[in-house]
Amino acid sequence: MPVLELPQQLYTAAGSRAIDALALADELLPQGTLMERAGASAFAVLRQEFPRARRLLVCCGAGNNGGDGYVVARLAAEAGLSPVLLPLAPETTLNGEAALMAAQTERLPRVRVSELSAALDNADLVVDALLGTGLAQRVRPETAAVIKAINAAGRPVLALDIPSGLSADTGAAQGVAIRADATVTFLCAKQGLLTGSGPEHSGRLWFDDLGVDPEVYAEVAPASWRPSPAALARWLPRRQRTGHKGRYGHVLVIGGDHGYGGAVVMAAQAAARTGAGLVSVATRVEHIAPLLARQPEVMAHAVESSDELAPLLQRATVVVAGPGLGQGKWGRVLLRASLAAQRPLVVDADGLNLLCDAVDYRPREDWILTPHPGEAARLLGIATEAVQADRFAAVARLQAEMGGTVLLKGAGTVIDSGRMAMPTVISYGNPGMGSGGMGDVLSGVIGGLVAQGLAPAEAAQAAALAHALAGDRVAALLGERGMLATDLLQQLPGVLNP
Ligand SMILES: NC(=O)C1=CN([C@@H]2O[C@H](COP(=O)(O)OP(=O)(O)OC[C@H]3O[C@@H](n4cnc5c(N)ncnc54)[C@H](O)[C@@H]3O)[C@@H](O)[C@H]2O)[C@@H](O)CC1
Ligand SMILES: [K+]
Repeated sequence: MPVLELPQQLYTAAGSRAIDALALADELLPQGTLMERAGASAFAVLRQEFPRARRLLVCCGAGNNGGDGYVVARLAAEAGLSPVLLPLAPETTLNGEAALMAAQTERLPRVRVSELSAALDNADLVVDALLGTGLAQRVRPETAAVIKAINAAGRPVLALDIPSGLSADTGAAQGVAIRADATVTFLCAKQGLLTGSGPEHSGRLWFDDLGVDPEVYAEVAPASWRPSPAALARWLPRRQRTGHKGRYGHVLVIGGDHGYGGAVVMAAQAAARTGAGLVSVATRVEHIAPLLARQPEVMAHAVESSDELAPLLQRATVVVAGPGLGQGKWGRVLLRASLAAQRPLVVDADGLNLLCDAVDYRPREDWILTPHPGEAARLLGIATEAVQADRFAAVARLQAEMGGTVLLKGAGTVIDSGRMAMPTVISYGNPGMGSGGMGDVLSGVIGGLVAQGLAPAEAAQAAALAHALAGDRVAALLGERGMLATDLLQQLPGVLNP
């Protein structure tokens, strides 16, 4: 039976092939065994996920992913279900193992692509075995047409290994990709399932290592990793019994130009809820009273000039610049002063926009940049779609050009610094978090963790994970729709005191 928990190590298609090759080099595991196990594992998931499905349309491509599909069809028939096969390629062109698996289904009914629409009407579940990790470049038109028809039919879909058309490397649809309700992935977790469009296309994820020897995995370096909630405990500093507020750092949040008062409130509250010893806000005078009314633990300062900001910077352990900062002169002056202050610096939102053209900077080690895809695109001078087409590449480029730690927001947040062994992907969080203020809370959490002594890269990873887990707690309590950024604040202490 497949194990539910995805491993923390994430691989690309090339890594998956390397694991596959090493497993096959082990004479105890011939290819047919792996394919048989993959099919059996997928069929077990099918029974669990779709217990009432009887009429299956199993769509098989020309490679080994198709081979897995033939196994599922055979097992379904043996179990008394009614599978119908849609072979995309003439079965005479299949290679070794896939051909063998197809031959074992010769008595099962088959339909042609021209009959797809009627076959979809008659199916209560589609098994997607069109393309797996062998997908190269954009999906070719004839396969794309099949994928589009399956997506348009609205039938439940179980994808084998990866939704066909999705890149295992980037999580971007290569032109078009299957939208599955569930995906069972084999041998290793592919990073593309967890970032970019991956979560949208994969549905509920299942994993099976097909019984491959754990030693095989030690020989193939993963491309990235996803921390489990247990990683938080390792990152978070122990709170000393004899500690006092001076020990846990002082976060200074800078922002809140005219009309943007809420962002600094949320960032400051988040820093406080993360366990910072002290939190100060430098903002426009009109935000002071509402801020104090909302969160009296925070110290609020009205600043108009860099001179007024200087003593606050002096006292800060870490600076969060950007929430509601605006892109006017006030924001420019305060951001320049923050850059000059020689303090670890979290730059978010308008802080990042100002770095695009209005404020000069040098690459630095001690900053954490937290762009969403649009802001990353602006910083890189490319289109947002180009960022999303390869989020790992975008983070690597931003990091190379700007230094420090880069955290690219959006489903499957990617984090990298020049010093990490590999990028980190956050595999928690939910679509309810796509609402105003979530980024402000995240920047406050990062600031709060740097204040408590975490190095920038660790703070960014731990904060992104804690933020996502807090969002999942809110979703469990309230549901995703209507979730507010401030709802996360209550959940942060629970997440951060594991
Ligand atoms: N080696 C093995 O025994 C195992 C393989 N496994 C399965 O095998 C898959 C990988 O198999 P393959 O390497 O044969 O590759 P795939 O089956 O993923 O795809 C290869 C086929 O897709 C076609 N193709 C490639 N790019 C295309 C494009 N842009 N548009 C349309 N068609 C395209 C190729 O012509 C080829 O026929 C895995 O995803 C997994 O499902 C699993 O069964 C585990 C064991
Ligand atoms: K597939």
